[in-house]
Amino acid sequence: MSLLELDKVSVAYGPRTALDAVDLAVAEHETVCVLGPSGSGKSTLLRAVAGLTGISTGAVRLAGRDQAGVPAHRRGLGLMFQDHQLFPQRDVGGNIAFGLRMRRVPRDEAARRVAELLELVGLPGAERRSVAALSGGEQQRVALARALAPRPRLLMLDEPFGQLDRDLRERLVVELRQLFRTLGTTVLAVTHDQGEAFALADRVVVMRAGRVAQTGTPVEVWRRPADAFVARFLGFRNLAEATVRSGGAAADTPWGTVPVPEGTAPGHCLLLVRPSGLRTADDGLSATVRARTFRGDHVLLHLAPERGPLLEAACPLRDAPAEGATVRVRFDAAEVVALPVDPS
Ligand SMILES: Nc1ncnc2c1ncn2[C@@H]1O[C@H](COP(=O)(O)OP(=O)(O)OP(=O)(O)O)[C@@H](O)[C@H]1O
Repeated sequence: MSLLELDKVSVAYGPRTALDAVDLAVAEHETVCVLGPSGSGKSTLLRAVAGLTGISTGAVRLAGRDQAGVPAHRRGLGLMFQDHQLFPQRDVGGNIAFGLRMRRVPRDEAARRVAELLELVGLPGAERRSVAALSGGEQQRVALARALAPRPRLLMLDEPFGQLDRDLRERLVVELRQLFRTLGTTVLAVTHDQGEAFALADRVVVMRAGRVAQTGTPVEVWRRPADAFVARFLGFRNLAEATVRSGGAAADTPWGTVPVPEGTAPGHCLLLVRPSGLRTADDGLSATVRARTFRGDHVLLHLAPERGPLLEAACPLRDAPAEGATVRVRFDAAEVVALPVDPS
């Protein structure tokens, strides 16, 4: 059974609909990340689940129980929100024990739990340290320990790594994923960073203007974005309207004929070509290298083709042509996806 269920939940701020009939289910022990651009309703969704924002229609159920009328502090949730900063006047231990004290957990039991959590989040023995003297990453760990302390049935994270630099973020995401697996924690997290969501989540939910645009495992969403919006949000730029020929092995596109995977449904579509689906070759579409972006193990080429919109191509570092060079590129059908044409 799902631990959390949202059934056609809508939230309006005056005339503005921030959530529009959202359905969502989170299974026990599952980590779900809600992704989406700014203003798409991610935080509103978390706040509605937490009981911090009233819902206009629909139902939020936790373990099958409708939460209508249940105040936030009785929902059994752990919250790690951007606006829930640590208490600067309390030390690390005092911050983590806060929720336990509210629940009248005996002092020695609370101390044991604090020590155990500090161990878990990689800050053993930090009880007496002042939170003001901690680095950003350490503060984030303390905030996480504080949210986990009362053993919430659902942990909710809002932009958990917002202020941290990329390197630290990447490390924390890996650690958290392991931690949640070990503890069997059920997690609903919100982020606008797709890399973070894909690394942390069992399932991602992409939001667009208060609605769910797509739900799936990171691999499913990455391999097959539901539409142009999701594709663009994931950073794909090689998109063009096209017509898949009957027989389904090639499409007519502004770039010319492009091979598509066998069995692609014929007809009008939006064609997505992943950057890895373009190879420099001896023949094929002619294009000028406008710019090159260094991506560590490869170079992203920004190409102006002889016809059709600009293209991005991933190219191994050692083979990368120079800026201004004219190259020829071929398309790899395995990296081409036909998406439905966006009605908007
Ligand atoms: N308290 C509020 N009063 C009025 N409108 C609000 C309020 N909070 C959010 N909104 C509006 O509701 C919509 C959804 O906002 P929300 O904060 O949920 O988006 P978000 O996806 O979390 O954005 P961000 O990534 O910028 O935090 C936005 O249009 C926002 O302007």
